[in-house]
Amino acid sequence: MAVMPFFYDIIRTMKINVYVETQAMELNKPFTYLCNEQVYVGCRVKVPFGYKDCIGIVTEINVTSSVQNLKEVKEVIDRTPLLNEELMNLAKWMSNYYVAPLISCYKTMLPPALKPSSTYASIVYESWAFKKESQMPLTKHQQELIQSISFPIKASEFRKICKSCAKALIDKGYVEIRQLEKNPKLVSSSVDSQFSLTKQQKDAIDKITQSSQTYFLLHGVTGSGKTEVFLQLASQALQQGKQVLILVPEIGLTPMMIERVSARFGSDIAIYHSQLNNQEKYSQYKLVKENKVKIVVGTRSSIFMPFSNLGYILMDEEHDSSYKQDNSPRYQTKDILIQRARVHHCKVVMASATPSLEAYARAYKGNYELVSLNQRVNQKMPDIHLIDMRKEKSMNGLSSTLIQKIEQCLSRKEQVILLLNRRGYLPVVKCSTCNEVMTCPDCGIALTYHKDSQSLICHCCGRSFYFKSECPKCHGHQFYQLGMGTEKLEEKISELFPEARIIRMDADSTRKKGAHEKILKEFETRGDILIGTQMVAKGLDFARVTCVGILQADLAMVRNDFSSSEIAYQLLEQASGRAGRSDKAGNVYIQTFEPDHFVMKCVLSHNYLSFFQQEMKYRHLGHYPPYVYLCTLIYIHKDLNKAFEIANKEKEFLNSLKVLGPIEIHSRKDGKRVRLVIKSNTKEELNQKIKECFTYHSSLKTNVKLDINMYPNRLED
Ligand SMILES: Nc1ncnc2c1ncn2[C@@H]1O[C@H](COP(=O)(O)OP(=O)(O)OP(=O)(O)O)[C@@H](O)[C@H]1O
Ligand SMILES: [Zn+2]
Repeated sequence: MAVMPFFYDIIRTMKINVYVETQAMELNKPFTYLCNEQVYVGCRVKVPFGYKDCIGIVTEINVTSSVQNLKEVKEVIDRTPLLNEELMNLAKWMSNYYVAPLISCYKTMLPPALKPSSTYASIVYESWAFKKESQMPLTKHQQELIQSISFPIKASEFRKICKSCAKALIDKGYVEIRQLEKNPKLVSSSVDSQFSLTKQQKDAIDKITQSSQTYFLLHGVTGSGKTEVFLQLASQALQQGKQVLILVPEIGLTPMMIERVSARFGSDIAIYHSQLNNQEKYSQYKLVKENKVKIVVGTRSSIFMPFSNLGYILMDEEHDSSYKQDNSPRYQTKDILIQRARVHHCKVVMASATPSLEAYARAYKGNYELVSLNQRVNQKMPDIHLIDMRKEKSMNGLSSTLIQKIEQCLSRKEQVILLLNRRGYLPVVKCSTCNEVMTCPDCGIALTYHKDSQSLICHCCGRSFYFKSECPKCHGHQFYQLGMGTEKLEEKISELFPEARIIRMDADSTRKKGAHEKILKEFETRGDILIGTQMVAKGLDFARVTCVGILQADLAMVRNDFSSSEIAYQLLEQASGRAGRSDKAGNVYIQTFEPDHFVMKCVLSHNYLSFFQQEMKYRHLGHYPPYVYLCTLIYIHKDLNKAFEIANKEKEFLNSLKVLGPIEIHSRKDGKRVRLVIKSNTKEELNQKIKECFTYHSSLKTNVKLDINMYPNRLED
């Protein structure tokens, strides 16, 4: 039941517009209701919708409507707006820009506990004991007790001290129990390292602070001390009383950045990433909303934090693909931060050793100011060695050169990182009796065998099956041992180096909360060899790592996508960058079947510019971003022909643009999938036409689902 304010009688009934959370895409429009309670734009309300009650967000108040018999709002859930004017406008902009339902944008922007359909029920409270004044007489023991406790204290702890005294103190009015929202502490303090800035770091900071530009691309080679530049800029903003947002890619990198930021700024920070539970997210969100912290370190969704006065947005590893959300609204963090920077008049610094082509192209054109750090702080760049696997003797996918280099590194008591960007044990399970390949019934792609969990897992949809080591077709028990993933590599390496302490870091070993942090700590303090997927290529800064080995380096380049070279270059250069970051020089061994590929050549010489120039030529020739704007439309239906039929119809509708396809791509649980790729020379034209196509699609009243992805970085397969 809603609590009516006591000035109820002076509030007149008004008409308000509400966006309701529903599944139906066509319902991307507001509904008008009558409301006779105090309500603001940005509050949640409970309204009757169809045969049931739904939660919605108020987008307008005091509207006029000629509709008769409007329904009444059942409950105003929030007393104050959840989203302020800036964020309400941002949601509208997103909905328009990404052609996504407005309600989905609100949902994306809010922490789970506040999402439109959730209510306060998901917020966890805890009891705290507070001290109060009272005149009631106390026993000596009670008096001593009350003086010995530092209030406020958790009620459970208070009661633990002395159960009967606790009750007496409450009864006599000296202590009051209050319910507070649980406020988990997420930041543990560590020691800050102080050093004087290098000349390049100083120049970079001066350039950024003195320039009148808003956007900066900080292109610094791996280990050039970009983080320190961030911390210095943050510190300047804090001195001016402003807030700072530090964006990091999804999870892997978060613990190291959090540690460095909290070492410098103490507890003045909020943290926001996907491994927090709903209560933790909510409490961090509130810290920002109530202006209790000045710095936020977080992954992409922290771009929606309710800041009031941003001084800097600092984006680390600008090129990372986790900055793009891969479900609707498929937003790109960079687009959003531009919107926010405009409102807050703050500067934006995007940093990377391997900038995305698109960002570097903008810097090239002068849209972003380019700031470079072309030297490492402590060392020269690591030496790269390409191992030609066509010529080299290898065992279980490991070349004899690499094995020997690992051995030498370990004997010097230094550390090794091995990158193999494929998790699981066997990537393909094929029966050696009948040649049957185990495939996902939903997606049709080969299942990966995971030995740890004795299961076959689909890396496309995540479905998993218990594996009895028996072929479902011929009941054979022999399987080919083709290829390998990180689990198998771990096994083989521990056979080769039984004395070494080996640690594995991939999506499977980091599922549990806090696992990244634990693994990285363990490696730093006790580990010899860290084996992992692309996670180990990101941001790690360990002084004793002098040898990096990259297995199956060609994996990334065989993807059938316009951006595969870019992704391959980034992965290889980033992984290489983990070697030799402190007083000892680093060496990197890359196992490849294509040592002459231009990506390999550029990594060999750490020549980003050369990579950029060559790759831009290909993009130009193939009419791909950043030369054109892309959108993909995916049509989903159980019946492939039906999906093709609608895709072809809409292709005709889009005939003023360049359209590739339709082609069938991997199916998913919800059906077969057919894709169109749309290209345009201007964003405006593309956006307009896709919106029209969306409306046209709705008018077809088909049950073929349409999934729109505006401006993707890569094509989904
Ligand atoms: N001025 C300095 N003097 C001494 N050491 C420094 C200085 N600045 C940074 N460092 C140290 O150098 C190392 C590399 O810095 P940092 O991790 O910031 O590099 P980065 O540019 O972010 O690299 P990457 O792109 O590979 O993540 C860190 O251990 C950092 O503490
Ligand atoms: Zn699947």
